[in-house]
Amino acid sequence: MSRIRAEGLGVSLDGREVLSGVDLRVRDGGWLAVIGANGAGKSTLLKALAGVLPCTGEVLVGDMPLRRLPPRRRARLIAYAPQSPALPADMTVFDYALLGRTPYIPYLGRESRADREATASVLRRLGLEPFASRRLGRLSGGERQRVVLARALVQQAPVLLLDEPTTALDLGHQQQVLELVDRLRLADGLTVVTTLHDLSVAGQYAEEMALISRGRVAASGAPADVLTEELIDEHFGARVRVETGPGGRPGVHLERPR
Ligand SMILES: Nc1ncnc2c1ncn2[C@@H]1O[C@H](COP(=O)(O)OP(=O)(O)OP(=O)(O)O)[C@@H](O)[C@H]1O
Repeated sequence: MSRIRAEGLGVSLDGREVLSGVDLRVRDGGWLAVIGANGAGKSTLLKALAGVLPCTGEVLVGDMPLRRLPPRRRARLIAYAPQSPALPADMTVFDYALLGRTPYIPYLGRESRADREATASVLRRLGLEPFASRRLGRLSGGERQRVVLARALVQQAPVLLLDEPTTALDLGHQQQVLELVDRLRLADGLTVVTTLHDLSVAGQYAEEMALISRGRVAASGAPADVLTEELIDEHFGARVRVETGPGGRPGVHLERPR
């Protein structure tokens, strides 16, 4: 069964249709990478799946329409890490990550010891323990990005939506973050949807891909079906060479025009 799916999803912003007729489904425990050129509508799609943007059509989590779920219930099902959220500069890393526990903390209640332990455990797994008491305004771009991911993981929701989770990260941290997400997916059955600009990285981790072009799904399927030289030329205007790597996963290499 699909864990999350979109049916005829449409979004208009400032009177302009930014997404239209988007149908997608991600199986329980799957990983869908959403790719596409700048401005194609990837972030908008993730926001619509997270329920933070008004849209037409339907987003279903399991069999439940997202719009019918009250906010706390929704937050227990879907965790969303935006691309570059505004962070309160004076808040500590630990307190910010702890916000991920909000849907589990009773109204007017305080976080439990288990909430604090869950938060500490995620910080440890992301190598952020040494930063726990550091204020957000005093972090590098890559550290900030990992803290945003930490908050989403602390939420322990079965669906994880990550908008460009690795853009500010060095190669080692990119690998650390994506491997962690994949381990959680395999161990806990998380369902992952992520936008990724690096097509080779997307092809390494995703089980399925959706290529968005001008607000519509232009191609979808296994990485090898979507990452083709023709589709990349047509939708990114880029000349590339695609080579099949281990496990049949495609690697995308830029080719200099002659
Ligand atoms: N709040 C807004 N009001 C009006 N138009 C918007 C708004 N946010 C985004 N857009 C437009 O919607 C389109 C899709 O934007 P979106 O951020 O989803 O693209 P994207 O595929 O994530 O791009 P990128 O790769 O550059 O991050 C773009 O043309 C963008 O200019």
